[in-house]
Order: sequence, then structure tokens, then C-alpha cells
Amino acid sequence: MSEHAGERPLEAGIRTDLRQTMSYGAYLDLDRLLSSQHPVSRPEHHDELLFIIQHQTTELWFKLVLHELRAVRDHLDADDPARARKGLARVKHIFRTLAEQWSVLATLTPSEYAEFRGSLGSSSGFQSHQYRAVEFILGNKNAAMLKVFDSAPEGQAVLAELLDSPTVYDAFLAHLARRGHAVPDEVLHRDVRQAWTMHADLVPVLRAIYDDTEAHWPDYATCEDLVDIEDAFQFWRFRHLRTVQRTIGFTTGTGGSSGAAFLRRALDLTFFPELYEVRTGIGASAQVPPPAAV
Ligand code: HEM
Ligand SMILES: N[C@@H](CC(=O)c1ccccc1NC=O)C(=O)O
Repeated sequence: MSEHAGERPLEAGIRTDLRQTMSYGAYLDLDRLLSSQHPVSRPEHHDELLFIIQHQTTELWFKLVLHELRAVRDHLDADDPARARKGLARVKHIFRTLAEQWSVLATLTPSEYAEFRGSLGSSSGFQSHQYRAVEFILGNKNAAMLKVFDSAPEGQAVLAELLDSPTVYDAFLAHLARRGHAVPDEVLHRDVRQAWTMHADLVPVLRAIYDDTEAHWPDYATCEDLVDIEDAFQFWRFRHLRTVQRTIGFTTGTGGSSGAAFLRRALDLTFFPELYEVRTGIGASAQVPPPAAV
């Protein structure tokens, strides 16, 4: 035991001269990362750093989500569902982490936020091209959104590329067709620039998978992964809505929307309507016992 119980001696082998080798800070470009927070409130408000870091950490996670979902789409195109499912599982955990992260921002009171909200001008998360890119690659496409990024050409280019590309769901359904499922031709040859809308004749194809999970386990498991992804993404939207309501109530947004009411409508959107509809059918066929005679 060292003579100072509260001190841990440096081991002889620990590297301290990092002048000629890559250090932690150099590898992570920490100088740039940790000097990228620029509060605009004057005098600087204590809580603006929280506000900035909450957004920047979210955008870093969005960057990883896009990296993983592009790879998921490639794995499905290559008919490698095992690797696709590994990427979907990682994205699920990222969205659960993001949903939990809202608890940090919830420590910002309405009064504190009101003290620097005016400094934000018309900037808004509505102008997050990565959030929009996640919606696009999962299927909530909307070409009108690209106009928001006329002054951000790099972000706009990311969205334009994703607008023209198949979604993760498109890739999955094409994969199911190659595995012999009777995915309708109109689905396989749809205009991928359009937002996904319900294809009723896809439901029985998915129903056949859910009715015999043993025979179709990998396909069933990937369906459930996609449902997990939608649930986790919606939960993020819901906690954002609740954070908005607790900090600005029903005030109009800096981005020009009606605020909470506008955000609430996103909760009605769905990436994979058929994967939810198939459940309704399963529930309907269950033998519900008649009400007991009174
Ligand atoms: C005090 C905290 C926050 C408030 C009051 C707030 C408020 C709003 C409001 C009112 C909107 C609607 C657009 C507008 O008119 O501005 C919006 C959109 C959005 N915000 Fe926030 N927000 C907060 C935190 C965050 C954080 C931390 C993120 C993380 C990136 C974020 C991301 C977004 C996104 C992606 C949208 C677009 C959502 C959609 O299109 O449905 N917001 N926010
Ligand atoms: N739209 C928010 C402002 C806001 O939250 C915000 C401002 C700058 C950057 C990101 C933001 N987050 C979400 O919109 C509001 O109306 O208070």
C-alpha cells in the first residue's frame, strides 16, 4: 500500500513522452472538438453551453446512425441479414441513448431558457440536415425539406443523395423478394423519391412471415428490428416534444412553426406502416372468449 492511500502511483511503463507518437487528443482532434462550442448570449448565459453540447452530441450520434444505416442498406442489398441486424441493433441502442439524454436538458428551466432563447434568432433544430437525413433513409422523404438547406449546400447535397436513393425498408423488401417472398412489383419498382405510404397488399406477405416465424426466423427477426427502430425514433420525437412543452409550452418556434402542435404531428408519421398493420391482423384472428353471461 502506498503511503498516500488517496494517490495511485504512475506505473513505470506508462507513456508520458507523446511528442513522436499519436496521442489521445490528436487521435480525437480534441482541440477542434472542444473549441467548437460558441455561446452567442451576451453576457454569456451559464446554461447555453448545456444547450450547445446537447445538440452537438446529438448530431454526433446522428452521424453514426447514418453511417450504420447506410451499411445496413448495403448488407441487405448483399443478402447478408446477419450483418444488417447487427447494424440495426447498434442503431436501436443509439436512439435509446439519445432518448435518455433528454433528461440532461430537462434540467434547463423555462426561466433559464428564456434568458438566452432570444439570442438564437431563427435557428432551429428544424434545420438539422442529419435529422432529416435519418428520416429520409428510413422512409419519411419530403423533397420540400431540401429548400430549408439552400444556405447549407453540403447538408443539402446529403439530403439530395438520400432522396434519390432506396431506403432501408426498400432494401429489406427487395431482400425479402430475393428470398422468395411475394413482395408486390409496385413496391419493388416504386418511385423512391416519394415518402413511403401504406401498401396494403404487402401486409399478407408479412403476415405469412409472422404466421410461421420458425420457417422465416431471420426475416421475422429483421422485421422486429425495424419495429424497434421506429419505436425508438418515435420515443426520441416524443421526449423532444415533452422537453419543448416543459421549456416553451405552446409558444411558436424560432424556426417559424407553431411549435409543440407542429412537433406532435410528427408522432403520427410511420416508417413501416405494414409492420404495424400486420399486428392488427394477428390480433383479430385471436380467439377472444365471449363475455361471460351475467
Ligand atoms: C429547450 C430545448 C428545445 C426546444 C425548446 C426546442 C424547440 C423546437 C421547436 C419549437 C421545433 C419546431 C421547429 C421550430 O419552429 O423551431 C423544434 C424542431 C426540432 N428540434 Fe428542437 N427544441 C429543443 C431542443 C432540441 C435538441 C436538443 C435537439 C437535438 C438535435 C433538437 C432537434 C430538433 C429537430 C431535429 C427538430 C425538427 C423536428 C421535426 O421536423 O419534426 N431540438 N425544436
Ligand atoms: N426551435 C427552438 C429553438 C431551439 O431549440 C434551437 C435553437 C437553435 C438550435 C437548435 C435548437 N433546437 C431545436 O429546435 C425554440 O423555438 O425555442
